[in-house]
Amino acid sequence: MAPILVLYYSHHGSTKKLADAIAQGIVSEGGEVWVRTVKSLHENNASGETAQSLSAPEVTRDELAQCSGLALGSPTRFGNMAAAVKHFLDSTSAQWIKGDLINKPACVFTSTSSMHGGQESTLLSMMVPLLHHGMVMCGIPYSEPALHDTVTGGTPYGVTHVANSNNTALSDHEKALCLAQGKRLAQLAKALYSQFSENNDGA
Ligand SMILES: Cc1cc2nc3c(=O)[nH]c(=O)nc-3n(C[C@H](O)[C@H](O)[C@H](O)COP(=O)(O)O)c2cc1C
Repeated sequence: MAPILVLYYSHHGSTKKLADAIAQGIVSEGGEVWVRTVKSLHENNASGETAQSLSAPEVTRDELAQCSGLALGSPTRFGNMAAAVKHFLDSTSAQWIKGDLINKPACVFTSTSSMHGGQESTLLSMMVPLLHHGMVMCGIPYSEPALHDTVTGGTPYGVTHVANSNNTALSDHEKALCLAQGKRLAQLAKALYSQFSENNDGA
């Protein structure tokens, strides 16, 4: 079974924190992981700011096609995903035509600066293209105690972080939900691979 792809864009590093914690959850479940980024659209930004996402390698088409599951992350931008993530998704027609992602599990995650700044709308909008790809969306069930207890990020639609204006660290509840999301994605990837993969030999 191929690794699970944790794919994100992060300008200031908060979405990257979620990506790294989800990857930890996948690995703790025995899954292999590719942590990758999409191309930044701000390479020539006159401000000279560095996109934090560039600390991970840029994803290749082959990795997207071959992955056994996908965690897709973006900062919230006006209640929606960042243009770099949408730009990447808009370039995946070849994988859609071939059906490379059909019956593979996916989850979505986001970071905002404010508590009610559009986390759910961002997550829901990120799910739509993945449903077109035939992916099986997976959120977080309320059997996770942190989903009840969090006073910062964390939604049943996917993990989130409230970074405030100073890129705060993940709260303990946000971290716990990232680990739970990663584990669940890895469990579903194994189950769906065993059920649907053409190459599955039953092992
Ligand atoms: C153009 C732009 C739009 C934004 N829109 C929102 C928003 O709608 N709601 C919100 O809470 N934060 C918004 N933010 C703040 C970012 O979502 C927040 O700083 C996030 O944690 C950045 O993630 P990153 O560190 O991974 O880049 C926006 C930031 C930018 C630059």
